[in-house]
Amino acid sequence: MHGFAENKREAGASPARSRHCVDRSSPGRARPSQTPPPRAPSTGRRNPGGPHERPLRQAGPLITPPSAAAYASARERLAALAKPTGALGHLEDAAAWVAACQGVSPPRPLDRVRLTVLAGDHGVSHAGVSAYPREVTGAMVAAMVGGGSGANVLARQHGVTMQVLDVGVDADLTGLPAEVRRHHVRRSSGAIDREDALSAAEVHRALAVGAAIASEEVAAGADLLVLGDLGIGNTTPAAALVAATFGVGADEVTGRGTGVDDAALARKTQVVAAALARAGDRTNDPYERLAALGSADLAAGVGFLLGAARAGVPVLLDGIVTVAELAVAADLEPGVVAWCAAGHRSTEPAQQLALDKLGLVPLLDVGLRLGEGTGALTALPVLRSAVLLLREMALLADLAPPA
Ligand SMILES: O=C(O)c1ccc[n+]([C@@H]2O[C@H](COP(=O)([O-])O)[C@@H](O)[C@H]2O)c1
Ligand SMILES: Cc1cc2nc[nH]c2cc1C
Repeated sequence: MHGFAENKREAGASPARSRHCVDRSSPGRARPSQTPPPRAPSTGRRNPGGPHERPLRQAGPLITPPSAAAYASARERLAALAKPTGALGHLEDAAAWVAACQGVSPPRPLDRVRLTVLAGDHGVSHAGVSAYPREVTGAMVAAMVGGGSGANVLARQHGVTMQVLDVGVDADLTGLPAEVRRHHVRRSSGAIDREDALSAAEVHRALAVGAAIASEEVAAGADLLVLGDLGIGNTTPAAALVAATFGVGADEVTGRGTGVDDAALARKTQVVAAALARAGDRTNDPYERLAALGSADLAAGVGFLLGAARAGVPVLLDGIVTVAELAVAADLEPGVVAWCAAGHRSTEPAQQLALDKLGLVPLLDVGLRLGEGTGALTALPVLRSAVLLLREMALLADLAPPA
């Protein structure tokens, strides 16, 4: 049931008359049920533990899987709709995923959708790894507050409530509304090829900040959360985190980000390789991985995903940064993956690799590489359509013969 990858499950299912299913094992929330839910994918990492306090992991698994009963009921209804078996393709997987997350089939429409963009700067942006200067990050935060970013346009179009938060921006943003800065952790993060991105305490603070943001979003009322990112240089730590999580080399994960030329791509690959070499075996531990290779905004993204999954609210992912965050979150709590779906396939190789490893199939592949949540928002109408089709299509068995 992770993402939309589970469409093979229905092969050969008979188009039986579909029933309405509400999984009542917990009011309003998905719970485990008689059908064992599919196992969350393994990232193949060890979690050896370490010296730090581990508030987000110590209590054991806190994430309840989406409802297997609602999932099975949605699959049964999809098979019974007035269409050839499987004719809705990945929309069937998407609709069944939403049903499982809501614990009800057919699921409610995705009316209340909220986007959070986590912004931060990165020490490596001084190393020539981006096509744009660091100053763009703060300027784009201001543009988002003013409503002029790509994400603002799509959020308005699709009726999505949106916020941008400065988690680690290296700019004076005191001219912006205080709420934008209320979750600030630090100004920029360390240059990962030469130093740690974060201290151990900052990792835990950023994880807690992300979880608190998710709690706020859930409390505001959300059928679906969308996570986005903003920050010059952030594709470098994201690539490093993916490489360290899945044990692959810098050349397999490093991409052109904002559009760097061949020389900068070679430099960026070297930066990722140097960061991985510097961090060494420490990266076996996800907390140490975030400290060595991450950033305040990326760690907050990890905390956000864990917080949403613990609250039983599904998340639509965006590009390389949010998928890298999920890769690390899955090492902390594997059950988080089942609450996430991939909005689109980014041009970044690290995102594609991580999606494959996590077993997620993106809804769209349209060459987007903007971040900000724009890939997820572009995919949102497709996800909403999937839900409406499951809710409103007639059943094959109910079709009346022509008069
Ligand atoms: O979402 C993606 O997959 C994506 C791919 C390339 C670039 N970006 C955005 O571009 C910025 C990072 O690119 P770079 O080259 O500065 O590392 C950051 O603001 C991201 O949101 C985003
Ligand atoms: C202008 C600009 C806008 C962005 N939005 C997200 N990443 C970005 C990077 C740049 C350079």
